[in-house]
Amino acid sequence: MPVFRTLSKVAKQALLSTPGCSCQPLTVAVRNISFSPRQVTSDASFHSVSFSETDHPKVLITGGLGQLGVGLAKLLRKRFGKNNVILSDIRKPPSNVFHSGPFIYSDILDYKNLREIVVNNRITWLVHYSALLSAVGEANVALARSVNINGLHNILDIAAEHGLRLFVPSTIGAFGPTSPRNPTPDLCVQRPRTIYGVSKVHAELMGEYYHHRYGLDFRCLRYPGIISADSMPGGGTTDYAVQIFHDAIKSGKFECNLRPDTRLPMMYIDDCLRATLEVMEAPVDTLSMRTYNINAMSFTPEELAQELQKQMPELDVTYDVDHVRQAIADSWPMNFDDSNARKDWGWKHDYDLPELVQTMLNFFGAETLMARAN
Ligand SMILES: NC(=O)c1ccc[n+]([C@@H]2O[C@H](COP(=O)([O-])OP(=O)(O)OC[C@H]3O[C@@H](n4cnc5c(N)ncnc54)[C@H](O)[C@@H]3O)[C@@H](O)[C@H]2O)c1
Ligand SMILES: C[C@@H](O)[C@H](N)C(=O)O
Repeated sequence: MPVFRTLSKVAKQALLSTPGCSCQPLTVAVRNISFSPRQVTSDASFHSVSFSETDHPKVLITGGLGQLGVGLAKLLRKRFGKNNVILSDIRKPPSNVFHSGPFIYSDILDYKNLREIVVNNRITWLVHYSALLSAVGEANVALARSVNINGLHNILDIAAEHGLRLFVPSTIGAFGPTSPRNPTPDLCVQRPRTIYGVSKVHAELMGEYYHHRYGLDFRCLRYPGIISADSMPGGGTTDYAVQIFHDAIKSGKFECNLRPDTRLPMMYIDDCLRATLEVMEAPVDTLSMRTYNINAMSFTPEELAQELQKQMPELDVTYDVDHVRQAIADSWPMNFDDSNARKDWGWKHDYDLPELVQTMLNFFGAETLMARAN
């Protein structure tokens, strides 16, 4: 493989050019010469562009048209300026997204295209959101394996070659039935039973490996199920907790595909996006780890329905269990221990269940009023 041929050649040269260092570990030699895994000699001089500390980062978000990307772009653009944050995806953006800031086509399976985007736009931060989530992953394992694993390899190599700060989200789905589930700490057995979970454990381990081996500034948060009002989830096991609001407002009825007592960690999108910005901005010396659990609340479908029924007493919730999703949920954490994130870089959530429900209902209430007014 070219990567490893180049690696051994560069490492050999580094060892030979340092007198009396035959006992030096390979990793140190490699990191000291800023080697990157797919680097080709003819390109070497292009990889050393340095940015002053005061420059805003230039951010690329992959898979940016999913549930989380558009909101993250909005937050980062507010902080770093509209033109410093590029959204990308393989889908056609809706016109409001297209007109709200830079958008570019990027297929993460196309290494050269990705590299060209990073070079031409002088990208310094990469937020890698492209993925197939848990339920759609089980329905198309080959595609999930390709996007979530091969795609990640392209991202890691490009980030290492160009000295990028890289954020890759992981998930509660990176744990499995043999993990402690209540609570689930950062470090414990991880034997997920979905291709999604397996690919996320792979991403955590590969990112940490590239950090130790090549000095890649890899940062990773394990998100709980994320709840948002203005963007729809892309085929996960926690989707019911978003769908219930849409159906409650539209029809006053909701049929849940998980059992009423299925407890899962959840978070409102604003907390999730703020955590992502905070960990990306955290000084290196505050990060005792590179992969952190983050959490806000844990609830069951029944508890969520009861909280909604406080404001919509007529809401009718029934249950028709989807066995694939239920099996996945039954293998995931019930409560997430995020004490390391709170201790190291000051993570603190703002939304508990009552605030979440109120915020979601306010959003839909405002939308309904606007629709009536038009
Ligand atoms: N939403 C959640 O509840 C949640 C929870 C934990 C972790 N995460 C993680 O956060 C990230 C973003 O999640 P999301 O909910 O926005 O996902 P999503 O499914 O809504 O969006 C994923 C996006 O990836 C894009 N994509 C697919 N194949 C691609 C390819 N070959 N090249 C480029 N883009 C491609 C899709 O078009 C889609 O827009 C994912 O990595 C996910 O695993 C999400
Ligand atoms: C939890 C998360 O990774 C995603 N919402 C899913 O259910 O697949």
